[in-house]
Amino acid sequence: MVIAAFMISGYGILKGLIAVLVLSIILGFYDIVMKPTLFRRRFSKYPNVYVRPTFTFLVGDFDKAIEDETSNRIYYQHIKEEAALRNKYDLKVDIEGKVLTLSLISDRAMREYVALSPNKIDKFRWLKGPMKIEIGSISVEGTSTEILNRRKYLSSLLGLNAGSKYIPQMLSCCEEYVQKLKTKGKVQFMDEMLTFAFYTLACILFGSDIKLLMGKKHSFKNEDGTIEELTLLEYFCKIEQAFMKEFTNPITGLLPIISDLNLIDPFKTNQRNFQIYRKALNEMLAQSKDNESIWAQLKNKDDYDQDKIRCDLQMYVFAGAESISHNIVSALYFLKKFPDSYAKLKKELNDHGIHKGADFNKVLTIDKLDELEYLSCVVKEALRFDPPFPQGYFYTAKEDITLCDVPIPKGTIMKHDYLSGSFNEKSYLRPMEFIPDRFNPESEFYQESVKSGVSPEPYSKRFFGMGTRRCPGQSFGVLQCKLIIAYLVSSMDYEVDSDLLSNDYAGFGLGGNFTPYFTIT
Ligand code: HEM
Repeated sequence: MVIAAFMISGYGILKGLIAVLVLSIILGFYDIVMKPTLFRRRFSKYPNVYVRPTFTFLVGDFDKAIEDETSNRIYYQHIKEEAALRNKYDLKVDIEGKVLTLSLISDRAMREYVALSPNKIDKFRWLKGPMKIEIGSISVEGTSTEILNRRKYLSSLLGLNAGSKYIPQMLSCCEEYVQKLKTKGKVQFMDEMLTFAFYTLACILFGSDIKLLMGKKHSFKNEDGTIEELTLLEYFCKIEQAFMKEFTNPITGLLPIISDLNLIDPFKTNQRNFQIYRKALNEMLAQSKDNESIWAQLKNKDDYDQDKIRCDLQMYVFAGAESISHNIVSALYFLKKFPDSYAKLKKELNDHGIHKGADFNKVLTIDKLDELEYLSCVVKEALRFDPPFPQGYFYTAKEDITLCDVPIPKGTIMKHDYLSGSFNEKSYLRPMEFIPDRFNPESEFYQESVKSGVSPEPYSKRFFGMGTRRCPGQSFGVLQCKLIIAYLVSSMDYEVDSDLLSNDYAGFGLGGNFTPYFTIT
């Protein structure tokens, strides 16, 4: 009897397993084959939507990025090179793994997006890769009055005027850090700039009196299961890299539920580390007594919940450090690759009394920075040529809409393509060259561009995003980049590894895998 019952129930389980397997195959086939095919077909009928002629299931549009990386080029080199083709279109179908998106390519698409945002197109709340670090903060939430107020506070405290009061503090961090770099000699410059940017921003946002706490050690679990004790600066760098890797982990694109729920490693371990990192930041905030910090100024706002402020500050330090460090590395790299630009910047700095041994608190004030026209052009050209964020956050259509005469159903995921705008030949003369003077209306190159009928339309300058949710840290970010680049170029000498310098396809935007070694003296 028992054996018979067991066999019957065993048979039932087997039948159940077969049914689950068949269902999974059908769903998998629908997800991996049918959905992308239908998505491509839906949009390929519009002449202004670019749909690649060939398509490999699962890999989708990642193939070009993989080709770039395997030939030692930055993964978005193909987008720069395809810009002439892309700019004949307004939108592009982009399929990454199982994720179906429409990229907004043209200036017209960006302009129409701005008009439709945020009522009809808004942020898509998708906690993928580094966005998991931003959980609870404004950057991942849809637009509401509350979110707009939280953005407004940041802009008011770190706008150009309010933010400039932190210049002496930033200079003191620069001084400390450059001394350290000089003793190290050869350094992995991206990691150095990331930790430096984190350090500087954390002092401004959380309070300058928390410097000592940043040296406290916390347990970090590596991918292989080993545990290391790391200072918060080291922790930040590691956690950032781990979450960036999640972004390109095939499971994130193919089985999002596993990565969303952090069911297996590396997602599980990353969450464990993230909780420890978050706790450490909260401890620092609890001990900060600096009344000038952004935390001190925000925590008295009645309409701003303390937990939300903490999440926002943690996100600002992350978003800010990521973006400015990438811009600084790009600028310093391209200055060495194009020695005429380096010489021109050195001369401008020298002419303004900014050189080794100068009293930087006197020569690098906000007014003096404003006079440095060429420095400003270098920052802008580095942002154009090698943007820290080659593409933006994900957005979605909140209802059926029409963009550039193309009907787009509710729920379609969209993203902004910043690179196509930067390499558009109608906006930039000789776009594949690094020419800071293109941003200086008094320069010969600018005049030549105008004579050739080439001038950037506002929507092609999109390195900070566009519309209601554009970057609220833009003025402060630019101020930091200008100040730090001026300080580094004038107070230290550096050489870039020759292999990297001779590579014509290197880049340092987020997600890239170049490791820039610089020798500092
Ligand atoms: C060179 C420096 C920077 C660049 C290139 C940059 C670029 C960007 C871009 C492209 C976006 C996405 C915009 C969109 O979706 O339309 C963004 C969003 C954001 N950035 Fe920046 N950023 C920089 C510096 C900073 C700094 C220093 C901070 C803060 C201290 C900051 C805070 C933010 C925040 C909070 C968002 C999300 C805004 C929202 O969702 O409403 N950024 N940034």
